[in-house]
Amino acid sequence: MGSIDTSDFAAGSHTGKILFVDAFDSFTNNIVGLLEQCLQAEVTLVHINDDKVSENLEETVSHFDAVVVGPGPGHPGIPSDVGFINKLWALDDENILPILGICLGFQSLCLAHGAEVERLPCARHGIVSKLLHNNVDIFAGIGDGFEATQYHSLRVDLLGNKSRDALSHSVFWEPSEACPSLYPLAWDTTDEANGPILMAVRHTTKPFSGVQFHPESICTSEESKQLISNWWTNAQTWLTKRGRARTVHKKQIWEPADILRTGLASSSPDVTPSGSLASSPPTSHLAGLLRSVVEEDDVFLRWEKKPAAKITPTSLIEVLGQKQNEVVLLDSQGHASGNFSIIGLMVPGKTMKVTYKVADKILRYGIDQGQTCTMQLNSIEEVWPMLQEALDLHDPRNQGGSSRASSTSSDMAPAGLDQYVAGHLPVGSPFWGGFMGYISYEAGLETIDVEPHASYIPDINFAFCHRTIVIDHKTSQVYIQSLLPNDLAWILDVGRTVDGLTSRAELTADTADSQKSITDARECATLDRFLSSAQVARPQETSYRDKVLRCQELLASGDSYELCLTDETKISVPAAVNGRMEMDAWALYKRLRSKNAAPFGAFMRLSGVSVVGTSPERFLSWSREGKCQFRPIKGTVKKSKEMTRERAHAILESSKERAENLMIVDLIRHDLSGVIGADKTWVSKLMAVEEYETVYQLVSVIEGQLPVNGVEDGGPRGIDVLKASLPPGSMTGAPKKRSCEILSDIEQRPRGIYSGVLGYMDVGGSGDFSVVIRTAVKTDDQGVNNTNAGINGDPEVWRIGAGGAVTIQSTDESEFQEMETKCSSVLGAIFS
Ligand SMILES: C=C(O[C@@H]1C=C(C(=O)O)C=C[C@H]1O)C(=O)O
Ligand SMILES: NC(=O)CC[C@H](N)C(=O)O
Repeated sequence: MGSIDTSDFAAGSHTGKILFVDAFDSFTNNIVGLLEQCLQAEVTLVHINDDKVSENLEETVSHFDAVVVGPGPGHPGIPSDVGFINKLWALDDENILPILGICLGFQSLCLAHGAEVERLPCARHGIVSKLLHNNVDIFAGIGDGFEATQYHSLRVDLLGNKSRDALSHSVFWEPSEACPSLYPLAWDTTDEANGPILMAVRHTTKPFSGVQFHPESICTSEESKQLISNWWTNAQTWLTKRGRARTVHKKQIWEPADILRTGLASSSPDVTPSGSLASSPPTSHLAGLLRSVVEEDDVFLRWEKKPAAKITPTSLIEVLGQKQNEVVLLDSQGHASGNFSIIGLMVPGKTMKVTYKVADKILRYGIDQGQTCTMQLNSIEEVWPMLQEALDLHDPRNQGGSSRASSTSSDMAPAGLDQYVAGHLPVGSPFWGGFMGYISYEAGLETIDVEPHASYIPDINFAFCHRTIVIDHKTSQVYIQSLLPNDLAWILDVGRTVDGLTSRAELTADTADSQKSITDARECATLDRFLSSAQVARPQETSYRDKVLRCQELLASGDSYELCLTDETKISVPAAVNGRMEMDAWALYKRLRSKNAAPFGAFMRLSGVSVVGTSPERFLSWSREGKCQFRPIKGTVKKSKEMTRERAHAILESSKERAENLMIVDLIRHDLSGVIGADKTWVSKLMAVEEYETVYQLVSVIEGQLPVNGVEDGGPRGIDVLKASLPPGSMTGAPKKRSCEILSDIEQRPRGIYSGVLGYMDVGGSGDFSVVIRTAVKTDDQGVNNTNAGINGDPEVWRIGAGGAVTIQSTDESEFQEMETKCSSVLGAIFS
């Protein structure tokens, strides 16, 4: 048995230990952060289905001072939705301890003490309202203006009379006959349709309290910190009075299934921190093979910076003769808010391509045309450390081997141009080389343990690009960069090409330009010939609207707070027109970017997949200094003559649109703070209206700071944030896991690259990924009925996913229109 912890609360020397019971919610880490910040408590997280904890509940809680039972999807009366929570309310006198229930936890507390839990006439998801409270207990000292965010479909009825009309519920402050042990502490009386809704209770004799609202939400008043402190003070008073102290075991007999901060826990990969990599052998074959391409002890970045007014990344790819090759282009498409465009080029015999498929868990990698290595993995979790290690091994700042001068001797710069030599790195360039490509939606599903629909595409598809070109549109500079030895000739060559393009852009009546427009016109005509006989299969209105209603039924039952429903449009293009075997993906891309410019445009042709995209949405970026940024978009209004900017603002500032956005902001705060901690996570922009080519959108910005010495300390890195945040919250809804399960059931198809993320991970430690939306995708292997498209006379198929967040306030008609608007932003541009 354990010994007794003799530390004294009153003396203030005690670090409280709190057990957090998570019902698979997507706001959990925000609550944990709030507890840690307000109480300086140590919080341990367990899931509701943890058998070990459930079977040893008394023993488990004896190690803690208090328990917090969190929110979650479902109904407190359904055993699988609450797991062992019910057992907590039944703890006997000897084992009882203070417990705070939040939302589902609150409902469960009330249900266990005689209340009814029923559906609200109108569910409240992401709704912020002023509460009525009588200033006592956990509300002591809290002002009248206290506002709280609600995410619930169900409500507690303390009168216990199901036949009572919802509108006749009344506000009262004494226990009811049906629930004599529950004191009501707060109500929401702002909603006419629902009538008064109970918002908080305290048990009359046991140390149990609960709140229906979410104290941790970004839109709940700051005073919720006071509420948490009040609860803790009450808990401490109770513990002291009882003389209860937690048991201290040398070794606990149970292990929590999931330690808090999964990112931190799992970010101790087998990878040596980059600081010492230069001298230690690679741990993965992938990283070792890739590193062997650079036949030097140290990796150097050779680079040149040139003025490059007016050149576009597409014209650069064309003059470099790369438009029909495998290539990755991250293109800010001249959009006002796009700063950089990045080109990643393939080098025969040097470029490594890496793919992973969720269906078979096989990792494939190889150097260009060379032999492909295959590796059977147990899970996608094994991929990330290999990628990170490969990046670290190419960090040009890690100089552990021979001296710089000797290793560059074969590649010395012309006199006066010392930027070719490694010592000076181009800090203004966000990408020095590394992995470029995408991670599919299904890959994201694997990370959260949701069964995906079988898909035929590579779910991870990256190339390690040694040769890269970065255009800084704000300063009109271009960086030409290579991580390969002896590559100066290539840099100089591209430099001359850039000079040529720049001067050509300045001479309007240049013959080469008119030659170019003739080529463009020809390309366009061929594209139109393909497209004129293409067949477009769009989602059927009745079936889509029916799916919206199915989503809303699950929102009303409490299984989700928001569901991002999507569907797919297929364009089947006949094989072979005028002797051409395939529609020209490059020409298609150029048309799309010119008609629907967006800051996260992308063209990618890699490992049998073609992507042409105009995404407006950043998923996640992280800088070399460790600053992370998410930019979720939620809330969309179509532009039209009638839709003035003022009207669009008014719509986007409505409670429906704000609720949609708020849920995703809270969800992303949870994703990010789960890795780096809530104290390092903040919201820098909350619901701003941004204007795009065909739509207005509501955008928020969530930021955070990775530990500065993360690499040395084995702390979390950008890739840890990335993998912990998949699939993107703006494409799932909340809570993420249950919502993805529901969507998979309703959508009945893999989403593929759509709803995934696309971008780069840099050898210097930065990264930037967009959400793959407003994008058309084609794969060479299109599934059983569609292999070798375009070759055996089968049509080639381009897919465009589109959808939108369904909330309880949505209408099926307007959701269908929203999906159509988004799809048309791509389709309309292609067929223009
Ligand atoms: C689902 C799509 O977009 C997502 C949904 C949005 C919304 O519901 O308003 C906005 C941007 C994206 O996060 C899409 O473009 O297909
Ligand atoms: N946020 C929550 O915990 C929600 C609880 C419950 N599923 C409801 O919808 O009412």
